[in-house]
Amino acid sequence: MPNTETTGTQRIKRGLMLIVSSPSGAGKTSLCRRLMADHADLDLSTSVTTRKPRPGEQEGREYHFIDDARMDKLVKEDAFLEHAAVHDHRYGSLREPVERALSQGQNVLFDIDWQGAQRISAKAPSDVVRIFILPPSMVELKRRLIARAQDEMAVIERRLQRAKGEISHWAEYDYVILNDDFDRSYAELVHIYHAEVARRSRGLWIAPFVDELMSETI
Ligand SMILES: Nc1ncnc2c1ncn2[C@@H]1O[C@H](COP(=O)(O)OP(=O)(O)OP(=O)(O)O)[C@@H](O)[C@H]1O
Ligand SMILES: Nc1nc2c(ncn2[C@@H]2O[C@H](COP(=O)(O)O)[C@@H](O)[C@H]2O)c(=O)[nH]1
Repeated sequence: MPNTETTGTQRIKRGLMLIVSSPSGAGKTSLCRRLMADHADLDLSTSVTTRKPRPGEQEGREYHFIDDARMDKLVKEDAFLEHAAVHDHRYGSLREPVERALSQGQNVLFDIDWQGAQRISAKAPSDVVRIFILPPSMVELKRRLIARAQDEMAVIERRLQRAKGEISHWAEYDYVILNDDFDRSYAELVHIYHAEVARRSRGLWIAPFVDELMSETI
């Protein structure tokens, strides 16, 4: 999965898949949106879902909104890298756009739950970086879901009931960010992203570059 960084000399890198999970309302989508806006080398994996769009959500931007029959068809066609039932609906990460983005030199960001994180990690362990976002408290989690004002109270209650189940998977992730202050949490996310992109194992350019360096006469 080559990734091209063009600052000065061309440096070919192995693309990474950045997975961000959290209980509903902890702030992963807000953090991911800002990371996407600030990084041209990062593409979002736009999931498919059977959930209805929330006010303001647009087809193809937050999700591809489909019905159960279409979801069944895509599963049959093996169109998903992973798919799972989350909060009474079905969600899936499409294989083709992810593979295309990686082959074009992009890194790919996934806003998915712990089931999706497990499945993608099992398929490509060395290309995955997993980050779990924790809320500062359950009271604050509830406050954020209510303040977001996009789901009915019954939906919010069900998501809160499931929050502890999602949180129980925190130890399966490479990094954990406590999202209390948004700007501080975002800075932490950016540091993690930059460090992971710079990992020696992703630098496909390094070995040939060092060979060339060693062959130079002084
Ligand atoms: N650090 C923060 N402090 C206060 N409010 C925050 C913080 N981070 C996010 N929020 C707000 O909390 C609400 C929930 O955030 P967001 O939609 O990003 O959560 P989420 O984890 O993606 O939830 P879901 O899984 O339901 O999509 C939003 O209204 C967002 O603006
Ligand atoms: N396993 C997957 N989980 C996904 C995917 N897309 C989103 N999600 C997760 O679902 C919940 C609910 O999202 P919401 O937008 O309805 O609030 C959240 O945890 C998402 O991260 C996916 O493709 N696969």
